Amino acid sequence: MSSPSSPTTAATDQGMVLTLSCPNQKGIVHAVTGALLEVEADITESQQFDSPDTGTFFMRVEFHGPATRDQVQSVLDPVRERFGMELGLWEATRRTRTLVMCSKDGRTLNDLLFQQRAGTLPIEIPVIVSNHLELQSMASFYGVPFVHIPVVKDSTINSKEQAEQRLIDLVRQYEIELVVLARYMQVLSDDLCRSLEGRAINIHHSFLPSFKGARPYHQAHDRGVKLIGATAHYVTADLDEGPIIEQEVQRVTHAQTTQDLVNRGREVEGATLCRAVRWHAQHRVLLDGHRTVVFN
Ligand SMILES: Nc1nc2c(c(=O)[nH]1)N[C@@H](CN(C=O)c1ccc(C(=O)N[C@@H](CCC(=O)O)C(=O)O)cc1)CN2
Repeated sequence: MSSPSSPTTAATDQGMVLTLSCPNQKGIVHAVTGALLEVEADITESQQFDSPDTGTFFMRVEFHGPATRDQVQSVLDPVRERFGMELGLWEATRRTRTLVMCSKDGRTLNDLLFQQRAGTLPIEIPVIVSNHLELQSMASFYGVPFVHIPVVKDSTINSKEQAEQRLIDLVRQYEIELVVLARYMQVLSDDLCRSLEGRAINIHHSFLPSFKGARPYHQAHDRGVKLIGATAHYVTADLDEGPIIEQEVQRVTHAQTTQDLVNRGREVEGATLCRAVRWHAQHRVLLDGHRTVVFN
């Protein structure tokens, strides 16, 4: 039963989120809601999905009540074992500790910091990491520690390997639960992607699967597209092929230059990333193979 550390004897009256996935069969919803009824839980939101492609059943329940986390877990354990569930129990109001990575383009970083400060993103941002210095002043404006980790290709000083080790140290030091690539323009190694599986989100500035990799707006302009877009996805070793969480598109015309596309695209990149981060932090995104189930 995965869930972050928190007092297990506290009542769940501030709200809890239960997420689960298991092989689909009859009786799951009945068993889960019956167990929650045993501890007098009041269910405020419940969604479920039966994936026909993978035969997997997904469920997300929000509830509150007088029981402690331990009491809730104790009534759910038999249900988890009976159905072979992957099950998570989370505090609904707890903010996800998030490390943001950026390079030189600060638009999506600013959107994240502004929304976090405004209270519309249920995250904390204890530290920002960048391979450049351009965005240090933005971090200072928001009062967030900024760590410069340069990456020099094919070098023994500031190599990608050394940079990634420094990042891993920061993830441990700040007890990071989510890494967000906010236009971070370095490809993460396969090992790092594995260590961050399911907890690293990237914003790609195209309507994937079109135009993976670097300079997607240049690719889009060359292709003469009539739609551009942004895609927020989990990071995997396969560049820009991770499970998609959220997308948005913008109409464009033949008369617009590549820079026009860049400017139009920026309007949707930040909003798309913030929705994806919000839903992840609210435990609304579940992995269904290479796809996601989003209970938004
Ligand atoms: N392993 C992964 N790493 C990254 C992913 C990913 O999905 N898997 N997403 C990218 C973001 N990205 C597009 O959204 C992207 C960034 C950078 C590059 C790239 O070719 N970078 C060059 C260096 C460019 C520079 O120094 O300015 C490189 O790494 O050699 C492609 C796509 C983030 N990382």
